[in-house]
Amino acid sequence: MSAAAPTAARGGLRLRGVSKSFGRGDSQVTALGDLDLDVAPGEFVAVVGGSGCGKSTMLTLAAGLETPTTGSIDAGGKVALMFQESTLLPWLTAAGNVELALQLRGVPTAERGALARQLLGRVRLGRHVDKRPHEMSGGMRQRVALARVLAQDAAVVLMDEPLGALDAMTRDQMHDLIEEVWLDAGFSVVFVTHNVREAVRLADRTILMGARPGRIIHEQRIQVPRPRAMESAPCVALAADLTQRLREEVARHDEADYFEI
Ligand SMILES: Nc1ncnc2c1ncn2[C@@H]1O[C@H](COP(=O)(O)OP(=O)(O)OP(=O)(O)O)[C@@H](O)[C@H]1O
Repeated sequence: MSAAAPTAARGGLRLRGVSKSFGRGDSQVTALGDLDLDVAPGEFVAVVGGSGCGKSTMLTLAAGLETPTTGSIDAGGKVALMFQESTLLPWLTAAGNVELALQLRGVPTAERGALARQLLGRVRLGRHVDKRPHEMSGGMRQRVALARVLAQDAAVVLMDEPLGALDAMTRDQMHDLIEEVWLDAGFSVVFVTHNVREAVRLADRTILMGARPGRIIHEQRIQVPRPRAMESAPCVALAADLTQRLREEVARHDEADYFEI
């Protein structure tokens, strides 16, 4: 774990010999094959890999939404998910969406309103609690989604391209916010992204996945002190190395496809 590890680290995730196949016979797809992954309590792991290599499948399994074909998955506490789309209920305000998560967690009615406002304050939406999703920008909606994650009081947070639809400036702001919230809350994060620089900006460790079947082919501990600037020399150098490895992996499959044809 990095020197800037959260004070009250919790969560953790362990995948052992996890494989996942979809379909049967000729149409069977082995999305993941014999994957081992350990995420320490409070650790922030970023996952990159070519399209279709099984990143989302890994998160879906880790969240317990699908069962693995083989292997075991153990999460050290409650798991919350965050996606590229905020998946807010459109008829509820920002506060209403967060209150719903609090209700599902069993927080008493009388406490929900104040707690929802407090959580929205933590993601800098204190002045927008009464806005509905259509009245908010994409970045604001993702901040509500982050507040909803906090409302779930999860120990493991799985993020699937959560910033993929945002412009570069908003994305930068979200990096700062996600880092701040994570350091404060101490949960483990598995963060899937196509943006290599983002992975290096945020993670204690980056993981590169290869395809067919999906598996971990490289990992790198990121020891650049926080807070990091994506454009700083050490971040750029680490991102360049990861990009090169990703390119080689993607090219290997393109070539395989070519010869299969
Ligand atoms: N429910 C499903 N039924 C059949 N095949 C599936 C299913 N879910 C995923 N797959 C297949 O498993 C493989 C891995 O898919 P997955 O979505 O996990 O990849 P990914 O790395 O997240 O891709 P991307 O980066 O494009 O989002 C792909 O070949 C995909 O078509």
